[in-house]
Amino acid sequence: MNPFPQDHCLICHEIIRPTIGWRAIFSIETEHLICQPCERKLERIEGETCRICCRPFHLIDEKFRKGDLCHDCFRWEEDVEWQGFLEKNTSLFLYNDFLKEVIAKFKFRGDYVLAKVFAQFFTKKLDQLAPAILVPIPLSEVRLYERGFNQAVALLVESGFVPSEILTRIHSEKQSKKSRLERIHLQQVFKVDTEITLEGQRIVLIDDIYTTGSTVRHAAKLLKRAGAASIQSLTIAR
Ligand SMILES: O=P(O)(O)OC[C@H]1O[C@@H](O)[C@H](O)[C@@H]1O
Repeated sequence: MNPFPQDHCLICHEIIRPTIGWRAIFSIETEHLICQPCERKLERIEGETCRICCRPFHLIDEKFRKGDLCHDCFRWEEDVEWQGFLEKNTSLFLYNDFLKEVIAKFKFRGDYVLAKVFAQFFTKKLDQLAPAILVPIPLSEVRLYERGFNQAVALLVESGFVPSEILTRIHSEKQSKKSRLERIHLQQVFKVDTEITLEGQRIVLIDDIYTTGSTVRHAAKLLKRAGAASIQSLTIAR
C-alpha cells in the first residue's frame, strides 16, 4: 500500500476529499488519483452500443442504426475492402468536452501523469481482453519527437502491460486534421515489422480515441492480412 496516497487530483489539482462511509472504511480501495467531481465528468459508455465500434445507440437517431450496427460500421462492413477486419472496439468514455480537454492535456501538452489516471480504468479491461498481443497505435517519428511519448504506449505501460510495438506509421500527417473521407481513403498508413508470428494470434490495438475508426481499421486490415486471427481495439474515448 502506498503510505503517501495522492492528495491532489491529477486532473484539476484540487485536494481529493476522502470518501466517508462504511464502504470506504472496510474496503481496501484503489488509490484515488482524481477527485469525485472530475470522475463524475467522465461519462462511461454504458447501455446498448454498436456491436463493432461501441457507439451508444441512445445517442444516435434510430435511422442511423442498422440492426446491431451503427450506420458508420454498416458502411465499413458493406465495403468488401474493409469488411471483417475489426472485430470489436471497446471505448471507456464518451468524448465529451471535459474528456477532450483532458486528452489534449495528456497528448498535446505532454501531461504524462494522466496516463496513470486512465490506466486505473484500462487495467481492468485489459485483464478481460487477455491473453492477447497488445499493440499500441504508433506515432510518426516526427510526432513522437514533438510529444516526447506515445500516449498508447504510456497507457499500456502505466496499466502494467507490455506493449508490442510491431507497427510503424508510414504517413505522418495528423489524423485529427482530416475529414472522414480523407481518413478512409488513405493509402496504407502503417507497416508491420515483427519477429513474432502473428498466425492465429488475438490482437488488441490500443489508442486514445476512436473517431471514424479509420486508424484502427487500417491497422486491423494489415495485421489480419499478416495472419492474426482476430483484432479488437481499446480506446479511452469514443
Ligand atoms: O482514425 P479515427 O478513428 O478517425 O481517429 C482517431 C485517431 O486520430 C488521432 O487523433 C487519435 O490519436 C487516433 O489515433
